[in-house]
Amino acid sequence: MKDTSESKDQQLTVALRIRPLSDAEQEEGASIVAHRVDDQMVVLMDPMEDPDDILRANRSREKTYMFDVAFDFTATQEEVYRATTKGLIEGLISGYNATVFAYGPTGCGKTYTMLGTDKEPGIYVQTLNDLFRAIEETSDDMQYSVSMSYLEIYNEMIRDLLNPSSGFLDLREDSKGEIQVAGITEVSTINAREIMELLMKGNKQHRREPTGANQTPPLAKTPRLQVIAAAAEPL
Ligand SMILES: Nc1ncnc2c1ncn2[C@@H]1O[C@H](COP(=O)(O)OP(=O)(O)OP(=O)(O)O)[C@@H](O)[C@H]1O
Repeated sequence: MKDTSESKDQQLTVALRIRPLSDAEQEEGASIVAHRVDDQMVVLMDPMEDPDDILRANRSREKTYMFDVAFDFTATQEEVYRATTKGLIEGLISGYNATVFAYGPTGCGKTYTMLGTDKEPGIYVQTLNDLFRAIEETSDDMQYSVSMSYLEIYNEMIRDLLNPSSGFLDLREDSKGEIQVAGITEVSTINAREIMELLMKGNKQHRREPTGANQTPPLAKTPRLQVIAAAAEPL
C-alpha cells in the first residue's frame, strides 16, 4: 500500500520492480526490454523488433502496462519499502491484517526485494524495525503479541518453511469461516532479530529450481509464491 493518505482506503496495491541485468546476462549481450516510463507506467518492448524490417513496420508488439507503482533498477530498497509497505504499519498495530508478497519467476528478484542483503536490507528487515519501533512507542497504552509463520506455495502445494518435515499442509476453513493453513508452525516472537533468524532459517528451506536458476534466471518457470505472515495484535 502506498505511503499516502488518500491510499488508506485502497485494499490492494500492485508494484512492479525491474531488476538490473546480471553480469552473465550482460556478457551474453542481453538488453533490457522492460522500461519504466513514469512512476506507474511500464513499456515492454518487442524483443524481436527489427527497425530495418519494413514488412513489420508499425506492427510492433510493444505493450504498455500500468501499476500502482513501478520501479526500475535504480530504485533503492528504501524507496521500494516506503512506497509499498511502510504505510501498512499503522494499521497493523491497530489490529488490521496486512499481507505483502513477492511474485514472479525464479531469479527475478523476490528474495532480494523481500530479504535483501546485510548492506541493502529488504522489506522484511525494514518492516520489522518499524513495527517494533511502533510497538515500543505505543507500549504505554497497548500490549501486543507478535507471532509469525513462514510458508511456501509451490506447484499448489503448501509447505511449512519453519518445519519442512511436516510435509504438505491443507487449507481449511475454521469455525469463524476464516481460511487457515492446518498445522502451520506459529512462533511467538519478541523482537526483530529473532524474527530475522527464523526468516533466514526458513529461506534456506525453500525450493530452488534444479537448473541453478540464480545464475541464469529463466523467464518461464513454475511460479513459487512465498508468503510471510507476521501479526501484531492488541491483547
Ligand atoms: N533490484 C536488484 N538490484 C540488484 N541485484 C538484484 C536486484 N534484484 C535481484 N538482484 C539479483 O538477482 C539475482 C536473483 O535475485 P533473487 O535471488 O532475489 O531472485 P528470486 O526471485 O528470489 O529467485 P528464486 O525464485 O529462484 O528464489 C540475485 O543475485 C540478486 O542479488
